[in-house]
Amino acid sequence: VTALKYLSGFGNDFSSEDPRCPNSLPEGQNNPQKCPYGLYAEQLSGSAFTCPRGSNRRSWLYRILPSVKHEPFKPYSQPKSVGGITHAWDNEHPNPNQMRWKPFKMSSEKLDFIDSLSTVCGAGDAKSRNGIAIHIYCCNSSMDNKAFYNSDGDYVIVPQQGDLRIQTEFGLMDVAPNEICVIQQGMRFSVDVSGPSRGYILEVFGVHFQLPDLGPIGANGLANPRDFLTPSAYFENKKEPYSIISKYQGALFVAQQDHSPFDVVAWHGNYAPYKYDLEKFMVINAVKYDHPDPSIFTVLTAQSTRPGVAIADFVIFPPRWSVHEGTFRPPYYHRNCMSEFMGIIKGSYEAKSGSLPGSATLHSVMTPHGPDAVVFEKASNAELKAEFIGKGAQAFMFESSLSMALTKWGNETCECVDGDYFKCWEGLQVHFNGKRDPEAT
Ligand SMILES: O=C(O)Cc1cc(O)ccc1O
Ligand SMILES: [Fe+2]
Repeated sequence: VTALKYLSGFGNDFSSEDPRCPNSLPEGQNNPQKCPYGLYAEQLSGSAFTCPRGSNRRSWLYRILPSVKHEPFKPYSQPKSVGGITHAWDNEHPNPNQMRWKPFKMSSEKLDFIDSLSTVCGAGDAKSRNGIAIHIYCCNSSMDNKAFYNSDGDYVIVPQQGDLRIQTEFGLMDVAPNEICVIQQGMRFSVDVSGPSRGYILEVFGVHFQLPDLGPIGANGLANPRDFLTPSAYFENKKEPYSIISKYQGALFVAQQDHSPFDVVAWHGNYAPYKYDLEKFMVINAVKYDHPDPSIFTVLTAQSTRPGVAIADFVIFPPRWSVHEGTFRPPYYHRNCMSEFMGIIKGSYEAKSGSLPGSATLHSVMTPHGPDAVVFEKASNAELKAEFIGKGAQAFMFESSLSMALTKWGNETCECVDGDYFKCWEGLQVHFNGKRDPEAT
């Protein structure tokens, strides 16, 4: 399999058959007495049966064997050298400081995607289905006969380095840096890499991502629905030992089975993984004056039950023209009732001189942040001509209404914490002299 075929559209009700088995989807019903090709029917529910139509998510999978045929789950341990997946953020003493992590370190040890995952921060609880976690992967080898599924929530995977070939029950997806993918609760997947690979993961418990409303923007813009791509059915009929790893209530478990879980010959439904190329984002911005709030750059949002309040938003800072007049153009100084975790896929971020791909920052609830001293001086005195900013760059933000807390790894043991971060604001000067500057607006 080389050039992959995808189904286009966000949240559609898709139907897909592996072309090797034509007419493998049952006709007109979901559970015939005998399915075509002797397949088993299995429903994967991503929402309560009784959710209103608009938020109801489920797919029907027609597979060689149902997922239930496996040995019992046993605890699974990641290698000792890795921070590891944890929901134990409540064990650490709270830390309100501005945090910056130097680019997360690649390992010289052989690590696959799942073994390499470490949790930086999070909030809430998977058991009560309300919360969020942020993880980092730094891996260099493929998951061989090993599949993973997350019982706790949905993943937005943001590769920063290295192309991923992701095998899922729904088919194959190629995801490169500057693309993202979403793999929802319960979907089995396996990640192949072709070299050192690093990226960020946003996890939400109990809610799925949707496209933000557009309000007065109108019917088009931001991330357009047709640019979201879902894999098409692809099965393997492999009778080999397979490890199925599950993240369940924040802990990892493994169950053995004697066949590949990627045996779905056909499927239909609206609960399926998808990917999106950030390059396709239709950017809206100020064309006259002032710096708008970054919500104009929201790609995906996972909404809480409070109107307009997100459990998590995935926001990007795409390359764009900057044309606004009489304006301090970089991000404004800020204190926010939300938590802001940022990362850099490529290039640097406009508010921080010398920021590096693979690094990250966390500005917690009400913790002050904003442009560093160098950026402030430069932007305050720049000639405001039309300028294309962020060429070849892409930064992003996971913004959450939850007050995130650091894990032990995020707070100290990852060895990437930049203890000097606060110094980037030390050079900010007092410009006040009691007189109104005639040049000021
Ligand atoms: O803190 C940040 O850098 C993110 C951010 C960007 C922006 O353009 C406006 C507000 C904001 O919080
Ligand atoms: Fe901010």
